[in-house]
Amino acid sequence: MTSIAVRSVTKRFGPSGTPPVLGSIDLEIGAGQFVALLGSSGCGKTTLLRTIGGLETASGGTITVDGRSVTGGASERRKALADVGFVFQEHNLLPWRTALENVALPLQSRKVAKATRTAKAGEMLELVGLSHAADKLPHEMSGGMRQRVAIARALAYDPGVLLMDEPFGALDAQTRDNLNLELQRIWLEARKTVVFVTHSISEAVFLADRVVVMQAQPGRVVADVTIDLARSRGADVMATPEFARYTGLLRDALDGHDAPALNDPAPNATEEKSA
Ligand SMILES: Nc1ncnc2c1ncn2[C@@H]1O[C@H](COP(=O)(O)OP(=O)(O)OP(=O)(O)O)[C@@H](O)[C@H]1O
Repeated sequence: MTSIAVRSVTKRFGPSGTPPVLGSIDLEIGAGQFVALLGSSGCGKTTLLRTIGGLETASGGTITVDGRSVTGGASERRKALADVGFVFQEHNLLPWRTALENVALPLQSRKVAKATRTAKAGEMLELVGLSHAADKLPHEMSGGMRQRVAIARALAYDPGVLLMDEPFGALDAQTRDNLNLELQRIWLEARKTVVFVTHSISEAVFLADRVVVMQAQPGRVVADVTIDLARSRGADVMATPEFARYTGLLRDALDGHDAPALNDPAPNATEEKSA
């Protein structure tokens, strides 16, 4: 089942005649799929993610989430976006609220009764491994813990789709690796559709079922690669030849060489490059 359908989407920030930031983007994402958006700085990854999530308005084309139009009328759009959660690089937690209260916040805005939202927030903190930190304020937690709280908050109202914009980009390498393992575990448990923006080739290969590579001017999809590595993936997968083959293939696509055809499996990569 299709979860997100992006059809001929364009985006320009100025009046017509301004060069578009997004050319014509077509992307279909299946329910429960983990898709990484990879590309160099300024190619339009964040703009695409924000347009899917209704934070930016598309200049042309259509987007649906679970069959509901994000680009159509207000009521349909509201319903579509009710099924979307966000995690940004900046956690945006309220500094005066505890971890539990921050996670419960989206439920409070949806008028969920206090006992129910506290129970659900507790469950989500447990999912991200932070039950012990429920009463901590954001400044009492590490950067990695704060991002895990942000993930728990995004999952609190059980959205089908999670849009993540470089959620671990500001963290040190070791914390980032640990959180990638954590995120995989959470995803395997919760099975959301995830769109994950990153600059990191290895992060994309480690996490994703599919890596969509973008290039700039205008932002466009130049490669779409299925990552056929068994789950659950451990850190040791990064030392395998298959992993290296995927990273090489994606590096070539980022450099503008040998863009692989849509959903080309990696084993063809070597032949393609030498063709
Ligand atoms: N609100 C805005 N107004 C005008 N231009 C914008 C706006 N937001 C983004 N842009 C431009 O759109 C282009 C794509 O930006 P975007 O942030 O989507 O790229 P990105 O691939 O996510 O980059 P990065 O990896 O550095 O975050 C850039 O040239 C940026 O300057």
